[in-house]
Amino acid sequence: MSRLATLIDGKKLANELNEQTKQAVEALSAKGVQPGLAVIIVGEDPASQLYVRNKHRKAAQLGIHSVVKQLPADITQAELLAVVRQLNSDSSIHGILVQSPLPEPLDEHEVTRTISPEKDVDGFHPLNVGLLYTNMKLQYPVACTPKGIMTMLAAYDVPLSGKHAVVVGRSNIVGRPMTALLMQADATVTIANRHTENLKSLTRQADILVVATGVAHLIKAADVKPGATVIDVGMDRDENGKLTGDVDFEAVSQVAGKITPVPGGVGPMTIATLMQQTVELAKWSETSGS
Ligand SMILES: Nc1nc2c(c(=O)[nH]1)N[C@@H](CN(C=O)c1ccc(C(=O)N[C@@H](CCC(=O)O)C(=O)O)cc1)CN2
Repeated sequence: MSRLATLIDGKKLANELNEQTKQAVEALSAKGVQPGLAVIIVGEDPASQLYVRNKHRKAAQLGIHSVVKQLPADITQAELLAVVRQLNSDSSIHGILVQSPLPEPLDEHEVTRTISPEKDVDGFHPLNVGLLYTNMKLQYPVACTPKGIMTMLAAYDVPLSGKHAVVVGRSNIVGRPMTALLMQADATVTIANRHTENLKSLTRQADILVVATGVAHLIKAADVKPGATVIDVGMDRDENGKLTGDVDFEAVSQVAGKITPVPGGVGPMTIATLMQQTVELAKWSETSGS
């Protein structure tokens, strides 16, 4: 069956954004500043290892100084915090992130709070989350997946003001910051999760539907309003081990107006936005004189 919906091509948009970031890196380097990114990964989770490798490779391609701190799964909380503090005081590093999830029993929240807010390239520090939620007209980092989704919506001329956006998922990485960004764009936002009663009656009302639940193919064609824009943040495996999303792409493509694929949708934009934000943090550190 041929697709009716327009494909929101995250790979293509990510390539365009990366090209802009490369030029911004060159402009900064001409002023004697090379943006620096440090990624901390604890343990050997294969998916996390892949994402971190991709971040490191992309940063190097764009001319960003990139450091990966691979730490053992049995590292103590105190040792991990010491690595973060060392990076906080390293002037060659402008952005620090800790790959999520951390192995048990490490306390991810404490680690996030220990990253200097000026270097918090993931935008997860409570100070930056507070700035986002209070809609401060200041420069601050924002979680890369929702920020990348906003870039995608703008690139495909998706109207937001006055529209009903439904966000399914309330994680700190996607759902909560996504809600704040959509509110800033004057959308009417409903935030739900996989336990929400009558979930499908809500998703059917959405002009913009963002799904980040980790439940493969949760959203079917009947759960989507005809013509809606559907953003799939899922990174799931089907019964054959193939990467798939939270949305039944083939079926929903017959109903939606615009739709992101998995892979090749939100994922590449997350990494491109991380690179963009690393360069922004380097620029801001110059203007703030720190
Ligand atoms: N500290 C953070 N941890 C995590 C984040 C984050 O933003 N910050 N997000 C996710 C993982 N993630 C980035 O870290 C991420 C996941 C997936 C992709 C991606 O490009 N996916 C590809 C497919 C890759 C594959 O073949 O498996 C795609 O969608 O095309 C990028 C980044 C959780 N942790």
